[in-house]
Amino acid sequence: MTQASLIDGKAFSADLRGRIATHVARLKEEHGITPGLAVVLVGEDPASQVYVRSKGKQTVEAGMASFEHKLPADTSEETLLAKVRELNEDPAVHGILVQLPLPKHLDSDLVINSIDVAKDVDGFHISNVGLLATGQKSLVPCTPLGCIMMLKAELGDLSGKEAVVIGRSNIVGKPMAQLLLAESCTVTIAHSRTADLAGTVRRADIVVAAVGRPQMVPGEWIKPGATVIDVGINRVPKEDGEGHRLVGDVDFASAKEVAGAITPVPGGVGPMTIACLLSNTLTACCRANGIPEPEL
Ligand SMILES: NC(=O)C1=CN([C@@H]2O[C@H](COP(=O)(O)OP(=O)(O)OC[C@H]3O[C@@H](n4cnc5c(N)ncnc54)[C@H](OP(=O)(O)O)[C@@H]3O)[C@@H](O)[C@H]2O)C=CC1
Ligand SMILES: Nc1nc(=O)c2c([nH]1)NC[C@@H]1CN(c3ccc(C(=O)N[C@@H](CCC(=O)O)C(=O)O)cc3)C=[N+]21
Repeated sequence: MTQASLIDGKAFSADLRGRIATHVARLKEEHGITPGLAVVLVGEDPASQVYVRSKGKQTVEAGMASFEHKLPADTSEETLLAKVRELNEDPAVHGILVQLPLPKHLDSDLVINSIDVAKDVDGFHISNVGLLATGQKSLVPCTPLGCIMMLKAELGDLSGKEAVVIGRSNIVGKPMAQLLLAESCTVTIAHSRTADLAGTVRRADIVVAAVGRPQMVPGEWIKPGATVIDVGINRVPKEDGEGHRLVGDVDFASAKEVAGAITPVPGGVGPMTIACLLSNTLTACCRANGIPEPEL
């Protein structure tokens, strides 16, 4: 069996960010507008801090304005909602992202739904969810958007393919399934109550794993030649006991012996997520100013 080809999310995202930067420069030149992204982080989760820093850096590298708002872990719901309201009203801000998960005392549905739909670059607002589900123009969640872009680049037309999404979260699994359905795949959503997960995954031409369980999908579940998209980001202790390393939800070593193509972790879906966040911010900025959206 030949080895799977690697879907290089790092290279793909660098390319996409380059195209975004070109459009951002043109927006500035021709319209005097700079797209702005505001990220709100509540609390001090170290993984979230790393992620927010990397987003801010890439936002600035693309020529956009980055606004970071760090609030203490004990921030009240009222204060957070006031912050979102302030960003909703700020004309320099075209995209707003509230980093999830929020501390337990905060109602994340309430907070997300208080974001201006037109600035909801995560695509998590109920209105954007409904627009996506009904096939109308919306802002599409970044992680699934990045996955679809890589799938189309790898496979071309996705219509008629059997796709299995493992995981049914609002931020990955459900919107992923909607996008695959919109591409005319035959979609199955598996989750923790799925009776025969191995048998379900074995049918799939496209497997998207978004579970949060390190290396839970073994190569023996993969149909030979299938395309495997690994969304999982799991921090596990290194074999030598020193520090941590990142692994996906798929057992990469065995899956790459069977799959046709596979995304690595790190360097797969993660970098594409951030590039799509920048793309959504550019889209939101163009829509806010009545400027045609670029084809990216
Ligand atoms: N690369 C990126 O950009 C991003 C990566 N992630 C990563 O993706 C992974 C998933 O994230 P997220 O969707 O937020 O996670 P959630 O914890 O919200 O959802 C996990 C899903 O997996 C299902 N599940 C759990 N155990 C099993 C099992 N044994 N068999 C089948 N299904 C199972 C759950 O089922 P049930 O509903 O029945 O409980 C649930 O639907 C995580 O590793 C996360 O870090 C997340 C966002 C972005
Ligand atoms: N409102 C909100 N929107 C999100 O999109 C969101 C969120 N909250 N909360 C957390 C998850 C997780 N997520 C990641 C994005 C990029 C990488 C990423 O770039 N990963 C690198 C590695 C980074 C590292 O080394 O730690 C990679 O896979 O190569 C990871 C994880 C977005 N999320």
